[in-house]
Amino acid sequence: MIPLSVLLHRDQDVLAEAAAARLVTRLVDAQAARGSASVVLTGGGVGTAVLAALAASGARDAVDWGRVDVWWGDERFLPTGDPDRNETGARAALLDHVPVDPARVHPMPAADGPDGDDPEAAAERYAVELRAAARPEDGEPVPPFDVLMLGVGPDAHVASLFPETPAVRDERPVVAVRDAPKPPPTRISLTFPSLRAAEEVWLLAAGDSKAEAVRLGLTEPSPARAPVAGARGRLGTLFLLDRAAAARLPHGAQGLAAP
Ligand SMILES: O=C1O[C@H](COP(=O)(O)O)[C@@H](O)[C@H](O)[C@H]1O
Repeated sequence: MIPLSVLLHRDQDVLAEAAAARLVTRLVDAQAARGSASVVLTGGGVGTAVLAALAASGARDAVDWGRVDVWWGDERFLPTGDPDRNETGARAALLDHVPVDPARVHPMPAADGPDGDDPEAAAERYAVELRAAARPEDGEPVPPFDVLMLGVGPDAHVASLFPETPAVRDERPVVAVRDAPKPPPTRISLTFPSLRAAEEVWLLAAGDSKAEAVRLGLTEPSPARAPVAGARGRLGTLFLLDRAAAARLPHGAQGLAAP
């Protein structure tokens, strides 16, 4: 059975610092084992707070940032530099402050990119980029990401996979999302098969508005109804929560209470 763990933290700040420390360890271990590491970033409040905590931590220098491949789980399809793009937030919080190799940073295309205002073509372009980085021996269209982080929406969405939308049933690695219920309406997202190619999936949630989504993530049998329930890693899945987001944990969910 593939391990699933639920870890509780006092509040969002502690959660962000703990996740940042965990990410350093995971990246360093991957680099020691294989020479390089890969991480998939998320947008949203907690995901960006984790990156900011990492940038503020002295431990960040334990990572050889020039040997980290950086990907995104989803993107708001807006022009480059738009403050609502997940890429913009990640660069401001972390990537502008560590010596990443620009060639190993893989933002999803922007609405002013090579495909213009065509999210389907942009999604296909990202799929091609992922395939080029995949390992032929895996037979997967995406690389085996070491860590894939996902924020969790109050409606139980992850990445830009919103409940009962076509993207939750799409088997292509990357899709364009139109008419998203959360603005902006046009997005690009990895799909479930790509999320599940990751070795570890970390679901990040803080605040009482996320408590019901977290409960669904642990109990809902249909990922189409609650996409958070369909995001699972090949080697393990972590729910990294603050106390408020954990307020409706189902009976028996494992939790390690942090001070
Ligand atoms: O729109 C998005 O929302 C989710 C969750 O964001 P949060 O602010 O409620 O934590 C995020 O994970 C996703 O990447 C993003 O595009």
